[in-house]
Amino acid sequence: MLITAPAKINLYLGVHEQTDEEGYHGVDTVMTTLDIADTLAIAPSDRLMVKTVPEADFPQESNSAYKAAVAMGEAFGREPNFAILIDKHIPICAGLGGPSTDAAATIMGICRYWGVDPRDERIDAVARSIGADVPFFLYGPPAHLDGRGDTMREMFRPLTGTPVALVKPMTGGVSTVEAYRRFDESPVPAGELEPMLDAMRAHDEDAVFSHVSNNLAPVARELCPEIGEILDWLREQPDVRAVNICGSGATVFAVCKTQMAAEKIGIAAMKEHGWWAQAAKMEKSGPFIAVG
Ligand SMILES: C[C@](O)(CO)[C@H](O)COP(=O)(O)OP(=O)(O)OC[C@H]1O[C@@H](n2ccc(N)nc2=O)[C@H](O)[C@@H]1O
Ligand SMILES: Nc1ncnc2c1ncn2[C@@H]1O[C@H](COP(=O)(O)OP(=O)(O)OP(=O)(O)O)[C@@H](O)[C@H]1O
Repeated sequence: MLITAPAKINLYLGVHEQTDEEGYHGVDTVMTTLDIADTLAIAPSDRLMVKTVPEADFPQESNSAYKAAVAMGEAFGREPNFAILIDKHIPICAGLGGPSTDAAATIMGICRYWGVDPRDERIDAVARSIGADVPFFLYGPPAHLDGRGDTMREMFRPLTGTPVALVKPMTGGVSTVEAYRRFDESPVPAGELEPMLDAMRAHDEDAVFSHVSNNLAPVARELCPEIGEILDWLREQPDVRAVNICGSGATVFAVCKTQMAAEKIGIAAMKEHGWWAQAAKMEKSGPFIAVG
């Protein structure tokens, strides 16, 4: 089985100062998927094994896909004996949700093999146990989530095809754990949520892109000053409708008027600054089974 596992961007991220008993922050977020994606090949095997291309510098047991398979096994009382090969295209520590979409894709694949309905309530619990972003990927379309950022509130009509330029420092990234820790030291108030929700409900693109907001952005800039340079540079580029940080960084996204503008920005970011860059488009869904 081959599964396409897309990245995400946060059109809105509002982190609240309050934390729950496990230290997780209250979060409101509006996310959409992109057409940049990892690919997972999943096949039955004599034991659980996860490999990535390029090869990961951490043990397979730490891989979100491995953890998702183990959690599925525990939830359904079965041996999750699958060989999972992940072709990585989504950069890590990038705020693009790579580990989370791989986990969601793994859950979907195992559901298909075991004949489990992905809407089974145990699936939502498995997804949340792996990470706050995982439930979003299981649902798919652009959505507003609250709680830890893991509770679905409302789904919206997709902004499919909208061009986006992604730019990040070539090396280094921002660890999500570190970003939230730093936020606690110097919290920033969240931007206004309601205008973004109204704009998404109305499918009013201009209004959506004028309310793009992320109150982890100051923390990400502080942890990685190059992010600030990228933000400032992207804001000066032609045909850009909105610029902000993906999740906790280190990727910065620019919503563009045309695909050509996104491509040109990507090329200039690589050639003139040596940054990692890629042109992408907004997608309509989360991970999907491409073959199998
Ligand atoms: C930054 C975002 O990507 C925005 O969508 C998410 O909030 C993070 O989602 P994620 O990577 O799936 O996060 P998890 O793997 O669940 O959590 C990583 C760490 O981030 C912090 N964390 C995460 C989510 C949240 N609502 N509050 C938190 O404080 C916790 O320290 C947690 O240990
Ligand atoms: N399937 C996976 N792909 C990539 N990294 C993984 C995977 N599973 C676990 N990891 C670990 O997760 C780390 C990155 O976690 P982090 O949450 O900071 O990343 P991220 O790419 O910014 O994702 P998110 O946008 O969900 O926060 C990697 O350094 C790696 O150790």
